[in-house]
Amino acid sequence: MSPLQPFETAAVVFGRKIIAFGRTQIVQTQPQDWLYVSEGGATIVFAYAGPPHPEFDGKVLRLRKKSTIVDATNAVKDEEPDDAMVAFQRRVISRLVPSQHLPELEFVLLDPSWLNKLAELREADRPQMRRSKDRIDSGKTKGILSTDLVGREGLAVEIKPKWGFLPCATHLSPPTAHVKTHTCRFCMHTYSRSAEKGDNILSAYCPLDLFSGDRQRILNALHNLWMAWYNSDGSHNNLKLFAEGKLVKPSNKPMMDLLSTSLAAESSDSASLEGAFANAIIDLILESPVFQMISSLQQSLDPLDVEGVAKLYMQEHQIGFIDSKTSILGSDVIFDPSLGEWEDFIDAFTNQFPSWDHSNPQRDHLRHYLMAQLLSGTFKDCSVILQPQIPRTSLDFMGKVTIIDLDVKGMSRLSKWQALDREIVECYLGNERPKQCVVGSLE
Ligand SMILES: O=P(O)(O)O[C@@H]1[C@@H](OP(=O)(O)O)[C@H](OP(=O)(O)O)[C@H](O)[C@H](OP(=O)(O)O)[C@H]1OP(=O)(O)O
Ligand SMILES: Nc1ncnc2c1ncn2[C@@H]1O[C@H](COP(=O)(O)OP(=O)(O)OP(=O)(O)O)[C@@H](O)[C@H]1O
Repeated sequence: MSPLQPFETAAVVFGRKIIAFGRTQIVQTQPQDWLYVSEGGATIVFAYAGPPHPEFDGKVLRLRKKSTIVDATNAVKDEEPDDAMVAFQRRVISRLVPSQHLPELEFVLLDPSWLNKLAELREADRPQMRRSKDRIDSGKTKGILSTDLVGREGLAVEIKPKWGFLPCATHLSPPTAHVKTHTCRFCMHTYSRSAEKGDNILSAYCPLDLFSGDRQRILNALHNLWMAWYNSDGSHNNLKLFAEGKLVKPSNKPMMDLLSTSLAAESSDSASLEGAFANAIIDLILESPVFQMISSLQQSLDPLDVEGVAKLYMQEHQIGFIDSKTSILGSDVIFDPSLGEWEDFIDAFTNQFPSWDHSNPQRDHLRHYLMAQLLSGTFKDCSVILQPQIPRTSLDFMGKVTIIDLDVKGMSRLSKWQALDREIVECYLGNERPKQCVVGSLE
């Protein structure tokens, strides 16, 4: 079942004609008016570049993808009706994140033949790695129109920062407590990916550096993000660079020249570009409240760690011993919250939740702890788009910082996260030279 049910039914289909009762329809534009921007695991994004139009100017279209590989593990990806996603941002996320750091979202009615035409036109612009796995889901009736945050001029930098804190040891099991309180989840995950899947372009990026609030450490994080981006030819998902609205690939010389112009760099060799890149965004990162906001929401919504949440679940359901390979969380019996329940949760989170004794969680608070874990997961997986002002013409305005991909996660994620946590930690315990990740001191 979907985590959120659609709350508005806007379209009635009579044959091929859609009557939309005042709703925006994508067929008001031509598929060729939309240019490929980028994509993630679940969605693909196009920017409007057609004739002036009040509904579409300055907007991107975010569409769901569907897997072309028959694989049951993909089922969790196809879970949210898009109008409900818009409502989730308006009614839940916006109570935690100020609107100046969120894109505007609204839904748009789609059309299958229009989507197939767009897919055909833009397929060649997609990375081969993504093309082999999925395509635009032309069966969807709604997509999302959102503020275009990469635009068609200048530079935009997208960072997917991931987990910005170390868990507290209280609810961790003895074998995991030491490692999880010393090495951050991202660094352990990087290690386990490399050990298990042979990912040979290791990233030295540590989110705790980026979130530290310390100039030198942030510069170090930017250096490591840049190196992973450069060495993987832009395929690592923690950093994306857009020059004049186009995604830059390090191996593409004309694009690197464009990047050099957008950065006002001295030349387009890698060292000059890296220096100009760090220079362009370091003050914006330091001055903006966004990174601090993300890490503190991630942490305050996850006071028990997935291990503590699982223990509480077992107590509440009077489950005794289970073997270490079984994921107790996220079974089908945990139903997904409705939008109303999410709103009630935010009331509780902003009022009582901080004063609960998280070292002795109460069983009747289980549902709130499960929801908090989900919402923390949203902030652990979001991305940030920075649009620095280059050259800096105003002393008051350094640029814009916006958080994207704040999608709701469903309860079925919990078992995935519990299993992944165990897998990552077990693998990391085999590392003879474990890293010591250091939490910053912004607070
Ligand atoms: O579990 P993680 O930490 O690997 O995060 C997944 C991301 O992998 P990453 O580690 O960033 O490469 C993953 O990113 P990619 O698709 O690999 O770019 C997704 O963001 C996934 O969320 P969803 O299934 O699209 O809702 C993310 O899954 P959730 O953790 O949100 O379930
Ligand atoms: N408002 C926007 N303006 C410009 N580009 C955007 C916007 N929203 C998303 N994008 C681009 O589209 C990409 C995919 O969007 P998004 O991260 O929301 O997808 P996703 O499939 O949920 O990703 P993930 O797999 O990381 O969860 C982003 O990484 C970004 O490059």
